[in-house]
Amino acid sequence: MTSYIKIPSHLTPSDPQGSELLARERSKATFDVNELTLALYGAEELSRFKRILKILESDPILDKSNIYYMGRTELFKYALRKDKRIIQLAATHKWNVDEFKIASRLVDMSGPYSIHQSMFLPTILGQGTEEQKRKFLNPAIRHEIIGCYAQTELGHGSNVQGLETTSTYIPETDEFEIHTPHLTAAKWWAGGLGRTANHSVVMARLITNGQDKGPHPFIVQIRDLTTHEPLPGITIGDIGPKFGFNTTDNGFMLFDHVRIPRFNMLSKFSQVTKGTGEYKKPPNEKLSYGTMVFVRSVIIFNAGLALARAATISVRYSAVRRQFVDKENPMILPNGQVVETAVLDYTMQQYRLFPVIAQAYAIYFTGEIITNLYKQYIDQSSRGDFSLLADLHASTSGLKSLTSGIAVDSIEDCRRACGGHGYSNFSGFTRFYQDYLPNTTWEGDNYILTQQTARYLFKTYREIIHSKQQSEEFSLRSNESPTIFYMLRYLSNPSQKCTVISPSDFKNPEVQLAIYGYRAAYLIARAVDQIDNHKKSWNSMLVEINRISRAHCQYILVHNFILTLQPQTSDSMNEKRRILHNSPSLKTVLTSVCNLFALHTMEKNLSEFLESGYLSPKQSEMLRVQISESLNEIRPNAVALVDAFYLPDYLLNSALGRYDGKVYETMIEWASKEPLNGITLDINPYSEKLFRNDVKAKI
Ligand SMILES: CCCCC/C=C\C/C=C\C/C=C\CCC(=O)SCCNC(=O)CCNC(=O)[C@H](O)C(C)(C)COP(=O)(O)OP(=O)(O)OC[C@H]1O[C@@H](n2cnc3c(N)ncnc32)[C@H](O)[C@@H]1OP(=O)(O)O
Ligand SMILES: Cc1cc2nc3c(=O)[nH]c(=O)nc-3n(C[C@H](O)[C@H](O)[C@H](O)COP(=O)(O)OP(=O)(O)OC[C@H]3O[C@@H](n4cnc5c(N)ncnc54)[C@H](O)[C@@H]3O)c2cc1C
Repeated sequence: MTSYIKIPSHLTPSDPQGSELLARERSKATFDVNELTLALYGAEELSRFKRILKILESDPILDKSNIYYMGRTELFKYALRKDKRIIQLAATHKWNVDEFKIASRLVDMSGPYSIHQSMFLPTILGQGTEEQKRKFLNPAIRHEIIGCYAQTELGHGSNVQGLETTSTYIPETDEFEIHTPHLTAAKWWAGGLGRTANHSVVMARLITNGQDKGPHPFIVQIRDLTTHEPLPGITIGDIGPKFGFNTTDNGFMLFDHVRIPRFNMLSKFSQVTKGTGEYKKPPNEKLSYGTMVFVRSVIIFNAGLALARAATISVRYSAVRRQFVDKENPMILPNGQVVETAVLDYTMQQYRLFPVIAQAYAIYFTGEIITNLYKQYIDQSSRGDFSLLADLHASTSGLKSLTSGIAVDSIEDCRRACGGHGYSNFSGFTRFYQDYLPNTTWEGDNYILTQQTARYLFKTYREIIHSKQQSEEFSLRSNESPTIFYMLRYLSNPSQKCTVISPSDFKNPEVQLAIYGYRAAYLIARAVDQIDNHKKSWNSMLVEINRISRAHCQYILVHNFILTLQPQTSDSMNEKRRILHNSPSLKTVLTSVCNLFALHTMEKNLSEFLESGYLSPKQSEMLRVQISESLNEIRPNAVALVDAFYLPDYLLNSALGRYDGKVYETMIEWASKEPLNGITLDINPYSEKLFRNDVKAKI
């Protein structure tokens, strides 16, 4: 990478150096960072991660040093080149799907092939018959065909039932005819569609024998495999510049009576019979929405990673950044010199940043649990058992909404906590934040999805209150279902009160769960009463409904964190949990983190805990005292806790969050490479020339 300005090499940052400050922080940790990293990744995944990182870091095509200076077209070309490179490396090194995912995560840039991997392949895998997999999945895995997922339309996204594109069965030729009846039916937003994909999953209304059977997935070839031009009857383009995600070519597409073979309707769950056009219903109406459930589960896990990344940059930088001298507690070097205080030592900074560390851990653990639940569902559904689907859909909907919302807010909080430098691209926040943002919208707008969760909760609550005779059955189910557990507990005494009498009582996990459970059940009971007995409309309840989903999902996050830290029978413990449970120091530090997550989240939503009368104003004061205590507990471990995420500099690409703390050296070095510095302007306002030269002599 070219430098345009020569920076005097004798200058170094004033003492103490960033590396020294981070080393001091690391020496204060009360636990072994490597051990926590192992407990998060597991030995096998960690060694794969390191092996793949080494390959990527040394590959010139995947070098990231230039990307902060690129415009959209240049960035897009870079993204296409790196997508191709990862596929080539995967072939060379024989990476499996998990290794491919690790590489994509580390390279960290959405690209023209991203949706091929994240949605096209999973849709065929989940919805295709064995024959269809042979025809489409195998070549797609080999990248002989590249696909996208075209569901959303110009006029409809959230309302899948409202999609307008039609796929009409033509018995005479045994084909479907895909058609765009109105402008609002134009497919819009599909990633990779704009310039790249030659195939698409198209969600279209299945019409057979004059009957509309609602949206179903079809595989449509959209571009010629030789010329790469759109096929006859299909109009395609890129939708233009976006808020972020500009390294992916999101596209639009119009169909003019395009014919595809009947075979191309993904038919694992529902089918149309040759000739008669008879429709065979799926065993569950919503199985064609399966890809969304899968991607929502991935979004939950990814939210934890995004939070870990934001926390890593801002916590490390806050340990290096120094402002003012805290006169009551000055920072003194070993040589006795008083220096400015690291901003991490200001309690306000701790209150802003440590909860983000806690959110990252909380969501990481729930992400793992949801991933396992999804695997369990896939396993059971392969045997025709879809009983987990409703629960999985409700939890993934609410948790996708809550966790991606937390991540977006916290990335921005972390960016701001880096002061002015947080606004520079060199912070590593700009594209990271912009590209993360659509997680709150895609795969279901976050407000829409909470309705799905609340609906499920209301149903469960109604079942409990209307089936008193079955209370024994529910008691049994409450051992497995935390939702039923908190509802039954509430119903056993709706006017119960919180038992906290001193701040440290808030550290008791039983107390935390009782508080969260009561608040969720209280809100649900009140809403069900409003709807069932006071005939309130669904629309009039939407604000409450959003609150309820959030309350329930916060309960789930706290519950799962506590569960992760509780001793489990050794046979049910996997390797990662075993590491955690065999280390008292890890358990101690993670317990502080868990407490901070539970209590800080409670404080942020305090009005809901108070209005039920379960928590008193006096107790809320104690809560604040305990939060302050938790922040103090975490302070010596703050840097070590983010180090344990093991997010390499290659991924962070941040001058502020570097592992070695060389913030200032990197800022000035990267600034010297700004291409604008290579241009001498012609500033005479009456001259038409803009530059005196194109590029200054390179240094
Ligand atoms: C390999 C690496 C992977 C990496 C992936 C990583 C990150 C992400 C990467 C990529 C993402 C990139 C791009 C994004 C792509 C997209 O955005 S694709 C488009 C996504 N679109 C949506 O998500 C649309 C959102 N809308 C909906 O899902 C539905 O319209 C709705 C809001 C759920 C409402 O549906 P509707 O059919 O009207 O149903 P209704 O509310 O009436 O409910 C009827 C019953 O059906 C149940 N249900 C609804 N959805 C599902 C589902 N998905 N699964 C199971 N069940 C479902 C619902 O609960 C109702 O049940 P009842 O028992 O009747 O109560
Ligand atoms: C970067 C990006 C990539 C994408 N990639 C793809 C892709 O590859 N394939 C694909 O098919 N789609 C893709 N999408 C589309 C995405 O899935 C939709 O934008 C998303 O589902 C939201 O739908 P919408 O745009 O119709 O929003 P709308 O539903 O129009 O939402 C507008 C507003 O109305 C509110 N609202 C709507 N209905 C209700 C209601 N019933 N109750 C209360 N409030 C309501 C919403 O909360 C929101 O605030 C992508 C989107 C983005 C931003």
